[in-house]
Amino acid sequence: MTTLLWLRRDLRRADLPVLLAAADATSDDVAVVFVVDPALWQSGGTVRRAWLAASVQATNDSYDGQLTVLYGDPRDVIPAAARRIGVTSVHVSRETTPFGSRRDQQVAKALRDNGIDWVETGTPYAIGPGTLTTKAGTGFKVFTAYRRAWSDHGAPAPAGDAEPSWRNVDSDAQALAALRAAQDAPGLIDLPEAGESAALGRWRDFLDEALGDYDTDRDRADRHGTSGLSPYLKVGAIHPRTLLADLGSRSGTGRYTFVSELAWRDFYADVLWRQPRSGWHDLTDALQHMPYDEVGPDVEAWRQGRTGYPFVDAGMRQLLATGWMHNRVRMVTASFLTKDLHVWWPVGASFFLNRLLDGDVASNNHGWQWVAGTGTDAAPYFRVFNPITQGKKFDPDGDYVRRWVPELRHLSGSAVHEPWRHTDGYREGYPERIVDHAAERHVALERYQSNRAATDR
Ligand SMILES: Cc1cc2nc3c(=O)[nH]c(=O)nc-3n(C[C@H](O)[C@H](O)[C@H](O)COP(=O)(O)OP(=O)(O)OC[C@H]3O[C@@H](n4cnc5c(N)ncnc54)[C@H](O)[C@@H]3O)c2cc1C
Repeated sequence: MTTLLWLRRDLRRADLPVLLAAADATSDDVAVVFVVDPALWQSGGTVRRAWLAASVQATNDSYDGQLTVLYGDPRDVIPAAARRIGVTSVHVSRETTPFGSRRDQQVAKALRDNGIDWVETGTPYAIGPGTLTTKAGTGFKVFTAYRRAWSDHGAPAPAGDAEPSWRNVDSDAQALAALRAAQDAPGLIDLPEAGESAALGRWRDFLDEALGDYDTDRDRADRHGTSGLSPYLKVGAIHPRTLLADLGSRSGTGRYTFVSELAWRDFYADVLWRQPRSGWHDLTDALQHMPYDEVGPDVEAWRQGRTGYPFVDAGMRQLLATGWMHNRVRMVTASFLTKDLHVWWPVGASFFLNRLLDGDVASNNHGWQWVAGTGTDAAPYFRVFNPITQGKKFDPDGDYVRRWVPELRHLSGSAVHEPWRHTDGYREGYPERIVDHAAERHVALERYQSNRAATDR
């Protein structure tokens, strides 16, 4: 009997345990399916939708053109397809986000009611959420302890290849139209090449050219010091297990730090799985009495990269132009919104989530909470990023700012970080600062003190 492999955040063919499971469970063939779920599709944002569509298309190539694309609510579509094709089991990589887990429980129940098995194998993580616990049996609250346990546990080796026969099933015309429309959206930015070969190519380039200096270069916004793999990890075009296996016997601080970043990804997924509410609410009550400002024109200036702070604006414009932003600049732009504009972090998190190719509730929203001071291991609230000194430190020659902010290209070197110090600084129309950072830092700290006082009462 046929088995059904339902791909979601695992859009690849290599190192895919669930493919082995689906192949092992049949003596006939495997139907491979992706579902365009209108609820997720509409909420995803143009850029992320287009990236997903391109990734699905590339996956179809990996599966020799045998990927079936269906349209509709998976709670209806998957059981209906399973009955129509006549499968004995449906195979998935375990989904651990609040939305995905809830949906899967309902799909699994509908299948089981029809006598069809639901089988979960693997997750999108090196070590899946819920696997690691403290001695007391609870989840880890701080990264350093999690990182130790994560290393001690170790990741499994990559899965081998499977070459089952594929069951050819017609795709829904509506699903194919949605994929096409997403990629033809008016005004869409240029996307990187999608798919697992592109991901592997990028990974090999990173190993050859950047891993050695990763520890120092990863913070430099003006260098290509990081892997750029996050959009591929997001859709599962490559799995962290593959990366860890390739790093194998390599040594050095670059390797150590890179592995730690993969552990951060797992850590945030674990935190979200244990506390699903933390996706859109403060993880801790550290700022429970914090007064926040309403969203107004300053937030719109932040969104458009027109705050008058060059490093912040360069980051926001990089995001709008490419669907990706350097990690250091994500921290600085998030700090600016939460501490200079005094806006609650979910406002920024949802803006990022819609525009990032790697937009991911666990990494994004906990990254925001880390900066805002409500999350795990949070930087103390009084550590407010200074957008000017951060720019000078992590873009010392100003190349990053000049790349993304054309109105400042006439300024040389680090002068771009302070156009107000130059008589011709605003010559090309760069906006004046919307707030005074020093003054707003003071306001943020005062609000924090009043929040503490209210908490202690
Ligand atoms: C406010 C804010 C929002 C963020 N939003 C996202 C998001 O939506 N999706 C996302 O994947 N990452 C997010 N990050 C984490 C980080 O910025 C990106 O993973 C990284 O910039 C991706 O670039 P890269 O692949 O070149 O990273 P590399 O430096 O090459 O790191 C390799 C991989 O490790 C993981 N990683 C690295 N840093 C982190 C981190 N701090 N937290 C979790 N995982 C990490 C990513 O999967 C990344 O691809 C966010 C960070 C902040 C501060």
